[in-house]
Amino acid sequence: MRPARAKVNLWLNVVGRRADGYHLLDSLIAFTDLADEIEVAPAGDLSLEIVGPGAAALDGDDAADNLVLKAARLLAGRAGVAPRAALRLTKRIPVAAGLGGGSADAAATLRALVDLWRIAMPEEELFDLAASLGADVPMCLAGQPAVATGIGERLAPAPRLPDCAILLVNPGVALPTPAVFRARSGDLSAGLPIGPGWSDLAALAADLARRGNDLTAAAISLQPVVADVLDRLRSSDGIAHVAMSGSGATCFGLYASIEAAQRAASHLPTAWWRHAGRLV
Ligand SMILES: C[C@@](CO)(OP(=O)(O)O)[C@H](O)COP(=O)(O)OP(=O)(O)OC[C@H]1O[C@@H](n2ccc(N)nc2=O)[C@H](O)[C@@H]1O
Ligand SMILES: Nc1ncnc2c1ncn2[C@@H]1O[C@H](COP(=O)(O)OP(=O)(O)O)[C@@H](O)[C@H]1O
Repeated sequence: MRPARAKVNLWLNVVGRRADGYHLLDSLIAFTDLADEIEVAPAGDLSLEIVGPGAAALDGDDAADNLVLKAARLLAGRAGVAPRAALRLTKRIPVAAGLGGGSADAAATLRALVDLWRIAMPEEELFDLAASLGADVPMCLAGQPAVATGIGERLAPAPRLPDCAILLVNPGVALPTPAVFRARSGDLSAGLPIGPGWSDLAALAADLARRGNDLTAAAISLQPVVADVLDRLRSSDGIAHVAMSGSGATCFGLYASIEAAQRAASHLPTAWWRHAGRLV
């Protein structure tokens, strides 16, 4: 079993535009203890079973479009092996939520199948393959806190993050990434230089507050409930920082302790999905 961890964009600045329309980003990525699971077993052909609390959210999708199967087919093609494996995805990360769940699943599938099929592929080639599956897949393959630039695929190790608890909250609305980028307006950010690191949670929170998430206004214009989520988190006891992750609609609060995050979670509307946990 391989965990496919949800990412959060602790900050996300849009700093430019590429000729093909993709946006150039500057984003601090961290991973959380919220994870899907990928299991692989030998089989005569390629199949995918999806189970778990988030499985229903993928019901309407064509299974062949699932990033897990796309990753498997792409890897087999590149390595010249027959795409034979029984894949099982336990889905817990909310879908189209700014937590990179599909990308995490694709990255975990690549790692699992490299082992199952005994493929000897240089890391660099595996990262190229990941980038062709989606802008977020290489960061999930790396799985470490990173500052992402380019369209999200250029990764530099992040300074060590201070210990903290995180509360993830999703109001139950899906926000497709392309729609949010299309709805973005306003100036590009300059992208601030990265300092030597953060001595504690207060220092991290002050830096995050200066940078923010440049997709927030666009997400709120499409799903106004995102503003309510941010307001509720902002008024919770012990809150150090509040922002939206990625293109939304999941927002997060940072707290000094898991107890504070759990207490804040207990005061939210029951209809909202939430997860109190840790950055890993
Ligand atoms: C915004 C971010 C921030 O981490 O995360 P999510 O909110 O999706 O989790 C990512 O850049 C999403 O990465 P990912 O979801 O892999 O994107 P892709 O599948 O490659 O692209 C989906 C679409 O988003 C837009 N897109 C994506 C990345 C980027 N840097 N600029 C863009 O303009 C493009 O319209 C593209 O067609
Ligand atoms: N394994 C997967 N898990 C989630 N979504 C997937 C998966 N495979 C394909 N998708 C498609 O990718 C889209 C983006 O999903 P996801 O990665 O969860 O969100 P985000 O890009 O906001 O982080 C979904 O709308 C879904 O149709």
